[in-house]
Amino acid sequence: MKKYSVAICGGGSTYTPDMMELLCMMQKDFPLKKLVLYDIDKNRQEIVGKFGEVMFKEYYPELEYSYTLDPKEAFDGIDFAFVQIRAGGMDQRNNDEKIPYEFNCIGQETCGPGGLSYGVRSVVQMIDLIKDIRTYSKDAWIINYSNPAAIVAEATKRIFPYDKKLVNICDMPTSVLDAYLPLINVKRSQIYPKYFGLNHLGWFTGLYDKETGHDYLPDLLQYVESHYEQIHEQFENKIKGKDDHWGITFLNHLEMLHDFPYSLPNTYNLYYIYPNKSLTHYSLEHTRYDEVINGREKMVFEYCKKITELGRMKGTEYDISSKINPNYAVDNPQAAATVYADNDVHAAYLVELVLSIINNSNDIALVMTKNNGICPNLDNEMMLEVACRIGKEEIVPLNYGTVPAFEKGLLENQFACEKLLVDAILEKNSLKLLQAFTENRIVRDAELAKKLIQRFIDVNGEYWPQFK
Ligand SMILES: NC(=O)c1ccc[n+]([C@@H]2O[C@H](COP(=O)([O-])OP(=O)(O)OC[C@H]3O[C@@H](n4cnc5c(N)ncnc54)[C@H](O)[C@@H]3O)[C@@H](O)[C@H]2O)c1
Ligand SMILES: O=P(O)(O)OC[C@H]1O[C@H](O[C@H]2[C@H](O)[C@@H](O)[C@@H](O)O[C@@H]2CO)[C@H](O)[C@@H](O)[C@@H]1O
Ligand SMILES: [Mn+2]
Repeated sequence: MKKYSVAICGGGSTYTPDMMELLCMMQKDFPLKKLVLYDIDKNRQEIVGKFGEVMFKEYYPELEYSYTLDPKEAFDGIDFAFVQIRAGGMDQRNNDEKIPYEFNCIGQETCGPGGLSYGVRSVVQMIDLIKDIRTYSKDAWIINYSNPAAIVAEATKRIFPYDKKLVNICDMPTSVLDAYLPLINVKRSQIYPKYFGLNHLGWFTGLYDKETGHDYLPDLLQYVESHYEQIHEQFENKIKGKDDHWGITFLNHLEMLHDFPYSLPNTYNLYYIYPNKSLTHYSLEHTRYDEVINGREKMVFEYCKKITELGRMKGTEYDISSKINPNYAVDNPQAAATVYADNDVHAAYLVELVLSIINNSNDIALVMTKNNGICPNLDNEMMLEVACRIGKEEIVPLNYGTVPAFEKGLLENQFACEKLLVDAILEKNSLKLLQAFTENRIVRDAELAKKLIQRFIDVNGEYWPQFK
């Protein structure tokens, strides 16, 4: 079987250790010749890089493993680039989330004004990164997680329109399925989805059994409705006394599903449909940034440093020998190392796509692709998150059909915002920047938009182009 060469961009990402452990477990299903981490922050990447040296020496000694800041060293002769960079790092995420709260507006990583600020930085850096990868590996698959994925997808559609092996993905829909399918005893590996939307604003409208074609979605919606109080209490008890971002999110999601019980929404829809409730989830003093920097980031880096200090994993509580199995079960997200329990779906979803590519199994998965009539009553230029067949040489979308007025209205508004932002970035056009912020359903007001833009210009410095 061919051995593949992989680069992980954002080697210092908190998701990279999980991804490396999963690649370690997958060595028979997805054998690697070379794995290289690439980052722009030497110290940050070194924490993860050194962990990888310990792990691969024990479980994957034949793997050519390294970490680097040099694009040529990272991207020369690769088959895959897994991209998970955070343009501007967590410091800028803090600004993205806190500055809107100065004006009593929702501050969020990828949605609303925070997402627009992040989007400007990401578009600039992702275009440069993809050009670097393509300089050294013309034919590698580039699978991007970097956010805000909707805005990155809109930009890469324009700059790399013919790049068939450049795909933007998101793990949120998978997480929604992992939260709800167990309620009706259905495994994610049993079904393929029908879904439509932009990234972080979408809806499941079908969950089809791969063998029988049965649609489980009506069963699920009916079950949730008939057991609503019980499930609500279950979700409530799970978060009692805890600062559980995702627990609170899924409780609010359940209430949104109860209000609109005809499809299964993405959790991010909450920011656009319940802005007042979403606003009070955080404050100027405390946003998701504070939880991540003191939670996942702290936990993951402590894990890496601990193993580096131990110099081994075998025979310790960190031993993953039992998980290195020849038959990776897509339905076993726990197969991903539980470096940080919440992360398991992130690595698992990416690997599921990779398996479909290398085996040309044309599995159906959600990725972002140009509309072009998939949803005939939505703008053809939209980068829709829809079900596609994932093949060795290209990704082929399934047709969807027309979408209802309520969802169409939300999507066309959000698309206008994201399109105008990418226009603004590529043209350095300050009027289009103002239009993008004002168009956004969470900002809405031009006076507020002007204040937000000025504050983001101040804090982003050279991360943002000079808008004229
Ligand atoms: N699409 C999804 O559903 C999804 C899911 C999870 C995370 N993400 C995204 O994945 C990214 C990583 O998340 P995280 O929390 O681990 O971030 P993180 O801040 O922990 O790590 C990001 C890494 O990227 C590096 N980096 C920044 N700019 C870079 C550049 N231009 N080139 C190379 N490296 C660069 C940083 O130095 C850092 O080491 C973020 O964009 C996050 O929003 C997306
Ligand atoms: O606030 P964060 O940094 O913990 O997570 C933001 C991301 O949330 C979604 O992804 C995953 C998340 O990465 C994972 O840790 C877990 O919490 O479940 C989430 C849903 O799978 C979202 O899809 C990403 O775009 C966000 O960046
Ligand atoms: Mn996402």
